[in-house]
Amino acid sequence: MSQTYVTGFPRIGEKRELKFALEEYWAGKTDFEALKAVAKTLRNRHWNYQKERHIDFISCNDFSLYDIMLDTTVMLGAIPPRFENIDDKTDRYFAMARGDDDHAAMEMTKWFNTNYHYIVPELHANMNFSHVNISKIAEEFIEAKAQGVHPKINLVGPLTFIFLSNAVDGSDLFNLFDAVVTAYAKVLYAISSLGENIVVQFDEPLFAKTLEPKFLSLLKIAYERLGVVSPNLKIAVVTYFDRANEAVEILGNCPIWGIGLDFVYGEENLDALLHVNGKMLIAGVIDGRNVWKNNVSKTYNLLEKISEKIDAQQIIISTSCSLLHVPFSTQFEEKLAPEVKSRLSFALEKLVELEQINTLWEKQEKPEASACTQKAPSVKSSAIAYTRSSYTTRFALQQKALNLPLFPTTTIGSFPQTKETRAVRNAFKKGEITREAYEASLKESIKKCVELQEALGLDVLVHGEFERNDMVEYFGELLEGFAFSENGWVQSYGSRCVKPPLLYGSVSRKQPLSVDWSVYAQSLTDKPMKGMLTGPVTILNWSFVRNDIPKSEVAFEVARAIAEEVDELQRHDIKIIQVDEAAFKEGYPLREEKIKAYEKWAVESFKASIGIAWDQTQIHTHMCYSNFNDIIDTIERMDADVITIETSRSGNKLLKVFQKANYKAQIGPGVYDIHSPRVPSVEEMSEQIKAFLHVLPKEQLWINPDCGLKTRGWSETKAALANMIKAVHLAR
Ligand code: MET
Ligand SMILES: [Zn+2]
Repeated sequence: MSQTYVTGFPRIGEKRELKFALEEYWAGKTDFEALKAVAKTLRNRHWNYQKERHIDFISCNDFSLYDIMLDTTVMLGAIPPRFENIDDKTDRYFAMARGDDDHAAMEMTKWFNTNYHYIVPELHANMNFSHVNISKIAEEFIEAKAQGVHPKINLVGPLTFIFLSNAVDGSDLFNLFDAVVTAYAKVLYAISSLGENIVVQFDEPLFAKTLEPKFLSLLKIAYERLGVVSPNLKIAVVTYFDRANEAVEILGNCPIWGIGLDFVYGEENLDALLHVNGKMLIAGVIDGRNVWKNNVSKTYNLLEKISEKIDAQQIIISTSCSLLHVPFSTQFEEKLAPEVKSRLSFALEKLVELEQINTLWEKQEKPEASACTQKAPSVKSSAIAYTRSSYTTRFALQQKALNLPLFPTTTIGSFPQTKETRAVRNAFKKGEITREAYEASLKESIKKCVELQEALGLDVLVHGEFERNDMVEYFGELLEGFAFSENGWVQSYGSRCVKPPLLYGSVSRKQPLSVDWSVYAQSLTDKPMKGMLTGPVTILNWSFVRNDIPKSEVAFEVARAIAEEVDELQRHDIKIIQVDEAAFKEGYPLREEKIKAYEKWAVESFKASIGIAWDQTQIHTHMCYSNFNDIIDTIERMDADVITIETSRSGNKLLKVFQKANYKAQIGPGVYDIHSPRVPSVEEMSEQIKAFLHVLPKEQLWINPDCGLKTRGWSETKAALANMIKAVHLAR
């Protein structure tokens, strides 16, 4: 009898009930009891869904009111001292997550290569973890039992926890290793009194990364110890998002019950199976990260390959990772075209897929290979010529065409999106106002925005992006090949959810995407108007992308569509075009050996999107992060004329890498941080400019905010840009 396993389940609720309950509670409209009641209803419902599909291993403690890393911090008693003055536990928990009047929130960052954000633990050398606390776990465990589910208990593993933490005192966090493992041992001991025969799942996705050997030796020490805390416990260590071959060699010799591996994003794990050593293999074969229906025959073949190396009795059929990363269910989609909907599988549908493959596997009933689905004609990279001359040649031509002053000033694209802007857009989408009325209102916003930029004295203007809901969705809606779900929400952090576009088909451009707005904006001014597009890599990284053809082919289709837009813009006399690659870095693989292949298609598809630009058309790109250390050569190969980046918080420290690499093109390092409403002073920005000039030749420097201004208010935006311009005049 083979069994089924779900690594973890989404918690936000099929109608985002948790989101709304949290937001009402935060707004003071309901009390904590009301929030707890919603949370309990959701957990019960989610367990039920899994029970109905006869899942053998169902989790508890995969639920959270905000984030599992934050819950782990609380479980280990690792409350940062700066929050200790908050007595009420709930207030403290949410203050850590979101900040309050007296406390800045803890840092938040992306969980591996996903769009889920966790709260980064703040550790320091003297932490003793003496107050471990399993009350949340116990409560959920007992609740599940009452519902007839004997749940496994999910914990973030100790190595992943330490590695993802920040040392606030700059100490080496690995000095805390012993104390942390001791705390986990106490947690396990406490758990062992909850009942008989409890499976504890330790999530250790850290081991899907390329790591130094020291981590592997610590892995051994940790699980040799945690594996023997109680005979009452079955310890499973699960990894996901990529292969974890090195870890398997270690874990195979640890006194644990099971090892979880991702065979969807780490098929190389097949080579590690020799080392599983008679333990249970939690075989992640149902894709937990993407939304397309499982290819049953492919999955069956995979199980066959696994069973060549491992006794069938040892195999537990699982999701490749927690289902947290996919939306809840396709059953709420009423407007999707049948050809799209029929190809989708969200969390609930994946439970059915688990049950289905398990039944086939049990009966050893090999499914027919599915008929080869019709493939889109593939656009090879070579089909899109890159004809731009060398940077030096382009620079001279662009100088002549644009005649920009020293330290040209610009913005990243968006200007404040007020309630009114959004209200008009929504009214148009709902058919409440006519297209004419909507476009007139957009033109009004663009006009005001252009006038403001002229009054401020910026050199390169933008139209303000008032037509956009989001930088990917906007383009997706105009391109062929994309679909949009009504309810495909995925938790991004806390109560925040995103609804990624579904890139399901062959991508093409049947109409202009931005030309009208840019041309209208340009008609209002003699200053150059910057056309504003989103690049292919970012479009892919922020969508659910079809997986029946290689990602690189999809990227080239998107690139071709963007290139057509670039061409049309330049033919309409738009002399500067920015192709944003905000999510370029996010797509980097966890494994070093896979980076080259990613960089290859990412750079080539970006170049394919701009390759059509004439030499005198100046191409900008924008990236929202600052650490370019490892990727500076790759950035260089993208061959943009100007790159704007987010370095406002580090002076010139992060720019040094551009100097070291002898980077030739122009850079706009972001003189102020747009993530805060604070208006930086002229002096502050003058200091920043001076710091930049310590490392960059003056001809290379642009002056701009560090990202788009859409989340800011108008008054702070005007004040900050005015100060920025003053600082630039002083520097000139
Ligand atoms: C997240 S990067 C944003 C770039 C976009 N052009 C904007 O200004 O909003
Ligand atoms: Zn940005």
